Amino acid sequence: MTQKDDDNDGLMLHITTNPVPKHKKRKVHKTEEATEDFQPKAKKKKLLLKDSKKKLLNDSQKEAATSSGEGQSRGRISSLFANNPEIPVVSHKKVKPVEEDVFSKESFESLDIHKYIVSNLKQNFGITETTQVQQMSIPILLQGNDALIRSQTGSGKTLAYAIPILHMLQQFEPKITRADGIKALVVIPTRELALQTYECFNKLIRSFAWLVPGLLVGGEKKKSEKARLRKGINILIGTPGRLLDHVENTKCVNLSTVRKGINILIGTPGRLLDHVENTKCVNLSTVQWFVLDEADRLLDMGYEKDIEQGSRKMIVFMATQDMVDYHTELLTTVLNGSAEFFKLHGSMTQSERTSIFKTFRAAESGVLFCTDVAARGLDLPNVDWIIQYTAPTTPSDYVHRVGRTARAGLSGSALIFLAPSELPFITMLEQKNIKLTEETMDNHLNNLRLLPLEGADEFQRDRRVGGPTTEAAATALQLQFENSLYDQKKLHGLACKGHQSVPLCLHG
Ligand SMILES: Nc1ncnc2c1ncn2[C@@H]1O[C@H](COP(=O)(O)OP(=O)(O)OP(=O)(O)O)[C@@H](O)[C@H]1O
Repeated sequence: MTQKDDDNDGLMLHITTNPVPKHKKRKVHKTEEATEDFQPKAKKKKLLLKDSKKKLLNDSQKEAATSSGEGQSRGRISSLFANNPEIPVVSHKKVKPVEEDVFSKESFESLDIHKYIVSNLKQNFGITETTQVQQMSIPILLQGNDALIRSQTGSGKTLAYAIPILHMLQQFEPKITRADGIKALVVIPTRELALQTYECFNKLIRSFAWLVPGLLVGGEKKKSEKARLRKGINILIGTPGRLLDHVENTKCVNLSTVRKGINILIGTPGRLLDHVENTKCVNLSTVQWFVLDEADRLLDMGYEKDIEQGSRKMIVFMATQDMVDYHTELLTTVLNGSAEFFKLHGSMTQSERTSIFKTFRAAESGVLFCTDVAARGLDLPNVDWIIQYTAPTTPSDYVHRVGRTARAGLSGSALIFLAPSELPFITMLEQKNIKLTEETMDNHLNNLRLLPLEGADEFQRDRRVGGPTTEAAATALQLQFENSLYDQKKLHGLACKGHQSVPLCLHG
C-alpha cells in the first residue's frame, strides 16, 4: 500500500495535506461528553475538532459521516481506519525461495594469498572464513583469468576482486611506486559505493603501504583530485562521469599504464554481455585489472555522469526526492527523540551525501529515507529492516533494495507496501522465485502502543493489557502529524510537494 491515490490505494496512515487556513487549525480537546468506546476512566471524554466542533467518532460513525458527505463539508476527520479500502485477497503461487549458502566453510588461509592479507582480514575486517563467491572467484582471478562474477547481494563480491588485485600488485618486483601509475581501475556507478569500495581497499592495503589507492567521484573538488592524480595513484576507484572527465581533461590520467590483462566484471549480467560487445567507449583489452562493479547498472547508464544484532537500523525506499524530504522532516519533527532520521537522495550536495552515508553507517540505530540512490552496492552494515514504501519498478531493483539487509550471513527483514493496482508485481517476483508473505497492518501498528503518544490513553484504553489500543495509538500519532502540518508552514509545503511528486513520478 502506498499513499499515492486516495481512491485506489490502501492507506496505513492517511495524512491530509489540504491547506487549511490558520484559524481553522485542528486541535484535540477534551470535553465532558463521551461515547462508550472513548471512556478511559469514569470521567467521560471526547475529542473535538476545534473549528467544526466535530467529534472524533468511532468507526461506524466516521463511516456514516464520510458517506453522507458531512466530513467533506466541515473539514476532514482524522479517520485512519474508516477510509481504508477493502484489501483484495492475494493469491500466492507455491514458490520455493532460492537459498544459497553464503559461507564456504573454508578459511582464507586455504587460498593462495599473501599471509599479511589473511591476517589483515582477521584484524581489520574480523573475518576468517571465505564466502562462496570468494572461494570460487579468488583462485580463478589469481590465475590471471577474466571473470564475470554474479552472486547474491551482500555475499562479499568487493573482497572477491579486491583481494586478488592486492595480492598480485604486492608481488611486483621491483615494488610498484606512485610513478608506475594506475595499475587497477575500478569503475563504480555511484559516489557512495565508490567511497565504500575505496575505504575497503584502504583498509586492505595497510600491509602494503607502498601501494596507493585513489578515489575520483563527481562532486569532489576537481583541483584536489588533480593534485592527487599528479602525485600518482596505483589503484583508481571512481564513478564513470568523473573518470571520463579527468581522462579527457587531466593530462596526468594516463590509462595506457593499465596494460592488457585481467578483466573482472562484477554484477548481475542481464544484458551485460551484449553491452560489452556493443560498447565502444570502454576498451576492455587495454587494461590490466579492470573492475566494473554493479556492471549491469553501469552499462545501462551508458557511462554517463553520473547497521550489529540488537541495533535498529532501517532503510525506507521512496519513489521521489520530495517524498524523502517530506517524510524525513515530518518524522524528525513529530518523533523527535524517539529515533534519528537520515535522508539520502541525488539532489543533495556531495558533502551532505558523504557525511550522511558515513554517519548512518556508523550509527547504532536510525532510519534512512532514500531514493534508489542507495539501492545498489552500498554496504550499510547491520540494517535490520528494509521498507519499500513505494514499490520498485523491476524485480531486480527489488532484490537490490532488499539486499541492503541480511548482509554477509546476518539476518534482516523486508517489507513492501503494494497498492491494489500494484499486485501484479507479486507475480513478477514469484516468477523470480521470490516469495512474499502477506502481513496484516495490525501486527505493525501494534508497535505504536509502545510509543509515548500524548493523548493516546484517553482515546481508548485496552482493558486487557492497559495502555491505549492500537487504533487509539495510531489515531494519536496521526493527529500529531496533522497538527505539525498545520502549525509549520515549511512542513506543509514539503508535504504538498511530496504528495504531488508521486503521481508525477509514476505518470509523468
Ligand atoms: N568472508 C567474509 N566473512 C564475513 N563478512 C564478509 C566476508 N566477505 C565480505 N564480508 C562483509 O560482507 C559485507 C558485504 O560485502 P560486499 O559489499 O562486498 O557485498 P556484495 O556482494 O558486493 O553486495 P552487493 O551485491 O549488494 O554489492 C561487507 O560488510 C563485507 O565486509
